[in-house]
Amino acid sequence: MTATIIKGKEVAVEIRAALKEEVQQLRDQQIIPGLSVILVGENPASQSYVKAKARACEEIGVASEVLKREVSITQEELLADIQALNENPNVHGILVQLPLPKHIDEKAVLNAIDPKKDVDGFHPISVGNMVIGDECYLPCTPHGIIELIKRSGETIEGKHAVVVGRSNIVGKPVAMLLLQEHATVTIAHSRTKNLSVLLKEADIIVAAVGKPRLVTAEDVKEGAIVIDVGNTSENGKLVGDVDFDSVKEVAGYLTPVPGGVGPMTITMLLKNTVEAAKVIHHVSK
Ligand SMILES: NC(=O)C1=CN([C@@H]2O[C@H](COP(=O)(O)OP(=O)(O)OC[C@H]3O[C@@H](n4cnc5c(N)ncnc54)[C@H](OP(=O)(O)O)[C@@H]3O)[C@@H](O)[C@H]2O)C=CC1
Ligand SMILES: Nc1nc(=O)c2c([nH]1)NC[C@@H]1CN(c3ccc(C(=O)N[C@@H](CCC(=O)O)C(=O)O)cc3)C=[N+]21
Repeated sequence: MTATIIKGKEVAVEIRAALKEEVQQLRDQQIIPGLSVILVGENPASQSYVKAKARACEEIGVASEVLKREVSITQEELLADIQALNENPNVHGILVQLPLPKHIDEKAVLNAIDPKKDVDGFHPISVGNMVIGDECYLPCTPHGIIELIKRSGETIEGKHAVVVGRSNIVGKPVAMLLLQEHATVTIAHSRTKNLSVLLKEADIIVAAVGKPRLVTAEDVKEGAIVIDVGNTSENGKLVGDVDFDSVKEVAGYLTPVPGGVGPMTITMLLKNTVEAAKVIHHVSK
């Protein structure tokens, strides 16, 4: 059996086309959705993500700005930047690119973002609402992953999902969303024993680690849905956590890297930003 490749990029193009129309309707009402991204330092991967986000905004008519800050910025200065964006009526979404330099307390920074503008879904209030299933901005990568699985046509309900990775930005929240979709969820991490045994039982595998070829064909049950979140640069090539060539021979569905989860992450960010503009301006759904 050869896996059906879930082309995240194509799904992203479709969703972005619909968002573009929505933005046009808002613009007709003199509302221009606006996203501000704060980028601290010169991490090349972060620079490239931020560039991709700005390009995507432009494509659909969302106004975006990138506030570039020196790596030496103090926490107080960064908090002041966030405060200004919280108060700026033209800004509907705020994203602080992670990771931040070590001298800055990430929690304090995420806490400072107005939850109404928290389009990343990383504020503790957003996270809490997500966990109890209340309305909130969902974190972009996990939300994109759920959309991709749903669009494969397979149901999530009752399936055993194994999530590898427990970060606050991917592993933990995607596990929570899968649970809300009625999957039976196992979360694995660096201290997990017998990962291969767990993986082999999974109907859905989400690999969010950052270790190329962590998941191989021997780990995967025939017909499983395999979502590869990894984005690692290896010898100048972008690779995921899944050994694509071998796994595609056993999996039922498989996302590629690049062109799988990544483009959906940015698309969900656009979706949240458009939504934030509507909520802030009281535009009915
Ligand atoms: N496509 C996209 O849109 C996005 C892609 N990414 C990519 O996804 C990957 C993960 O990102 P992120 O969650 O931020 O990464 P983190 O480094 O924050 O987390 C990695 C997780 O993997 C676990 N882990 C490490 N080694 C192993 C192992 N050998 N077996 C099982 N688990 C292990 C860690 O466990 P422990 O907690 O015990 O340390 C940790 O929970 C990266 O490649 C990143 O570039 C990230 C965000 C978005
Ligand atoms: N506050 C914050 N929010 C984030 O959402 C956030 C963050 N910080 N820090 C870093 C991670 C990583 N991340 C990615 C987004 C898009 C791709 C993406 O589009 N990847 C493309 C390839 C891009 C390329 O070719 O370089 C793909 O997989 O097809 C990858 C990774 C968001 N993150």
